[in-house]
Amino acid sequence: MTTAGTATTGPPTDVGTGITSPDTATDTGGHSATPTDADSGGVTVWLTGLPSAGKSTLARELAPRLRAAGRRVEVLDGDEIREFLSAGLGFSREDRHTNVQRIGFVAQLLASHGVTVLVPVIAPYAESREAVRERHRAAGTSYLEVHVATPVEVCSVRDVKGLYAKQAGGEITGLTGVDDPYEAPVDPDLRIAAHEQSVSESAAALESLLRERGSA
Ligand SMILES: Nc1ncnc2c1ncn2[C@@H]1O[C@H](COP(=O)(O)OS(=O)(=O)O)[C@@H](OP(=O)(O)O)[C@H]1O
Ligand SMILES: Nc1ncnc2c1ncn2[C@@H]1O[C@H](COP(=O)(O)OP(=O)(O)O)[C@@H](O)[C@H]1O
Repeated sequence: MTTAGTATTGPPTDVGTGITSPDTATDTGGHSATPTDADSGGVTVWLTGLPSAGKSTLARELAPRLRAAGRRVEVLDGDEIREFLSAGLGFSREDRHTNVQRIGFVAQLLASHGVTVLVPVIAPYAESREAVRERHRAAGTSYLEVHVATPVEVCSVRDVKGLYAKQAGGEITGLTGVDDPYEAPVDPDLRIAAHEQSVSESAAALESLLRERGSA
């Protein structure tokens, strides 16, 4: 197992599942390096995690770094996708699954043409994420699952969009990680304790994994 980054506190605990993640700020999982789309060099990097975990921030930090290294990069951000490709979908289990499958479809297409596709989307259900991984595997397209593992206690203080406050105030229900499920990845390709290191350190860890897998 490869590790990267720095940890300043003890092991983070994945919210809502009781699963304890490794004791470093970043931890690569046991998935084999299978860049079978080697000709194109494309890859999908799915950044899963709670609202305000830092998924979009990490994608925005990483994208220009990869472009500077000569990669073609697209970011499929959850909010934008929900405005267009997934307009009309809500946050039921079924709608979230549909949303994630649509994004997985587009990501795989782009990655199969050599694009590095960064996907900062919650994707709370393991089954949905597995289906996306399987789509990539079947097509021979590289895929990495990255868990942005900021705990709910930190996310709810950040509360970028005020959703945690709204849930606490009874204005909304079904908020991921609070009163809606978040099934944390058991064996992601990389787990980033984004609350224990800087954005730049998180991006560097991910960039180094991509390089290791031949995708950066
Ligand atoms: N109920 C509820 N639960 C979770 N998230 C909510 C909810 N309502 C709105 N939002 C906001 O929707 C943003 C996009 O969600 P996603 O498409 O990433 O979610 S999902 O994968 O389909 O579950 C997501 O963006 P991020 O905060 O960037 O993760 C949320 O801010
Ligand atoms: N180490 C860190 N990594 C990522 N984001 C951080 C970090 N420290 C603070 N933040 C802040 O946390 C917030 C995360 O928001 P965002 O990236 O939109 O989360 P998400 O896309 O997961 O909902 C941003 O305001 C970001 O500046």
